[in-house]
Amino acid sequence: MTTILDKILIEKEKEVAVLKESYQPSRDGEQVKRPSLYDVFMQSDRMNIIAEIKRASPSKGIINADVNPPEQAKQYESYGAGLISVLTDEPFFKGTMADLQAVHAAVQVPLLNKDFIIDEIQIDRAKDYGASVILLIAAALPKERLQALYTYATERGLDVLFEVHDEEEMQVAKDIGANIIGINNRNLKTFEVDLAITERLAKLVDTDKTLVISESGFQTTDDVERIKKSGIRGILVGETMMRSKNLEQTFGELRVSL
Ligand SMILES: O=C(O)c1ccccc1NCC(=O)[C@H](O)[C@H](O)COP(=O)(O)O
Repeated sequence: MTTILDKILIEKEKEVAVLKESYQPSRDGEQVKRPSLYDVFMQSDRMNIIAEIKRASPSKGIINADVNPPEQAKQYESYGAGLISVLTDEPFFKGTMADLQAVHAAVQVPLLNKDFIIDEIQIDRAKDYGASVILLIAAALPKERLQALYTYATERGLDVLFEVHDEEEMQVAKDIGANIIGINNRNLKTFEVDLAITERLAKLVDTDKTLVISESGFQTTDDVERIKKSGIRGILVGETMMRSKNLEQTFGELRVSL
């Protein structure tokens, strides 16, 4: 069966081929010193929120077509987001790299370039456009490529959010030495979201040493209180942020004490 991830990855291969012809990564080599995401999130006494800019998704279609990314990001920053995730995939999520650039110009908070990274050139571009964190999805690539991209990113001063969906992928994350692991509660084949995935997989990690983030499906304080018991120190929230009519209240409900 062809999954949505398979379809996305086919598009990414085309995108990377074009990028290699047209994009010249910046060679200034300047490394911006930022506080380490790991240190900040591990030391916080409140649930760390990764607030996402997400116009649309394969599972929900259009979520918020009218969003103004820099304005949305300013609100996220003012209500205490620890990291802002900018979805830059165009065909499936209606994001753009220009969104990331505009958000970078608008806020000081660290930025995650949320995309489907399969090649070093996307890492160079993420850095050039202002990201300090990139996403690697275990299900997207063989272990050797994941290791190579992980090393490439960390050597360039970027943090890596290493995303897993099951036990086998969690083992890959550990073998690679990922210190920030995202457990995605969304099944990419059925789109079903189940917080029990975080509860199951978090048991396989020493959460005192590894920063574990739970991704997808957060709506209420009860959701956060539930997964906090698994040693989770951060949550990635897209749709709930994008549909919120009162972001101050939404942040207040999700930023529970740890
Ligand atoms: O959101 C989707 O439909 C989706 C489909 C296929 C691959 C990835 C997908 N989402 C990416 C994400 O990981 C979420 O945007 C993120 O975790 C936030 O989820 P939510 O709070 O449920 O919007």
